[in-house]
Amino acid sequence: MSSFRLRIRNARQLVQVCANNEKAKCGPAQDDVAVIEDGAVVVDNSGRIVAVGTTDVVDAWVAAQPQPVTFANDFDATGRCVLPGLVDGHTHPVWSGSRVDEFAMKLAGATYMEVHAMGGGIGRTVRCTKASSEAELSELLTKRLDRMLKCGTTLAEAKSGYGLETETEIKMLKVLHKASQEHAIDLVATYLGGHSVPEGMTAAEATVDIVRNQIPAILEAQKAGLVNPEFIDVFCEKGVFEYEDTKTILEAGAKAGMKINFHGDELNPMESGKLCMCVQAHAASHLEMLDTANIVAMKNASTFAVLLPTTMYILKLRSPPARELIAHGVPVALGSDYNPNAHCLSMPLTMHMACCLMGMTMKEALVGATINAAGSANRAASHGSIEVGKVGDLLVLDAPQWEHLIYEMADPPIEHVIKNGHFVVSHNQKL
Ligand SMILES: N=CN[C@@H](CCC(=O)O)C(=O)O
Ligand SMILES: [Zn+2]
Repeated sequence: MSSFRLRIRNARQLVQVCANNEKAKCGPAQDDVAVIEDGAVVVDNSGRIVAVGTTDVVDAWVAAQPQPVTFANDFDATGRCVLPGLVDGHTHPVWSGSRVDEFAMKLAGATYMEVHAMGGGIGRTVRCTKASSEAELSELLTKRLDRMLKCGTTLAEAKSGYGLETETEIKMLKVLHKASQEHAIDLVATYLGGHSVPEGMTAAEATVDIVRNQIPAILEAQKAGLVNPEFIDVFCEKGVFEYEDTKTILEAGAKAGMKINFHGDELNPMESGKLCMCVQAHAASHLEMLDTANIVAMKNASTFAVLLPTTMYILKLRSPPARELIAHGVPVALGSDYNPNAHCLSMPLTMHMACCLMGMTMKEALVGATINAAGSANRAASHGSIEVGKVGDLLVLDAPQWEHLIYEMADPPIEHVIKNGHFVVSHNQKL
């Protein structure tokens, strides 16, 4: 007898996104998603996809198994759509305190940097986060991850960055490491000690502290199995860490074995494309102010662009050049940028905003929130599409075509969220 964890049959549309193991979709391919009409999929007991195709093809695969077959869960998706679990390419989910009053200040006309200069912004969240215990931060994080999961996210990149000194940065990375082992959502941790210049320090002094103290201490904690940051990040911005300091920090992180994924060109042009080339960045986020020369440089550096529509919306920034990035063949990923400034955990809403505010098509947005976001977090081999060998992370949509996931913006018709073949969220209970 062969037993499998899950079979889904008769899906009106099964949206694979990729059908040829692409590690990213760029240029015209970003506007193309693989869809199987009347689709089916089988997930084995290790949580991996072992068969996908039309229902007929998967039925034949089942019939060809040498032993009689059983399924712990055999789901009939008639009239429904099945998609890959969503991937959030950029989040800041570990923090305490509240900045709801700053939203009112911004509505009244204050800019992001003005709020920061008045003692709010990142500095305020740093003060609260330092004062919180690991247990408090874990509890807050778990609630946020639960909400993300309900919105369909099954993999998220997740940053530290509200410590800005060794002890609190390690505390945040520990909280992320624990959640990555305990929560259903898969996390890829990023060390962001260079998120802001700590009170009482210059950027140059903070750069020295990161390179000489924070990174070596994080490496020690990593060797002890307490933390596992795979990426290093810096907020490269005028008045924060500028080009040279950013480069110094990123290079030190790379030397310590971390891949590079930095915040660039959000409020001012910072030559982020040139920096991507220089440090061989894996990904760069925001990019609202990026010009053509820097787009070409990003393409030449094979760097993922991670665009964050919620932030441009809240801060009323100009749109990053999504169309030009795609036209130049840069793989565009999307992130919710969940943080106390942009309080959005939802990738369906993020995709909707990418379409309406950045001029992306729904297919480009879905690719941005699946395979390209997985690629930006170095998880394209395991996440971001429904293909044999990948994790059985799936969404079941109670809708006749997949585009309803984006079209229905704030309340998309996600009926089930499936992680590694297990049903982890079901929205179909009667009220
Ligand atoms: N721009 C820098 N960092 C975050 C905001 C963090 C905060 O305001 O707490 C971002 O990506 O939007
Ligand atoms: Zn960010």
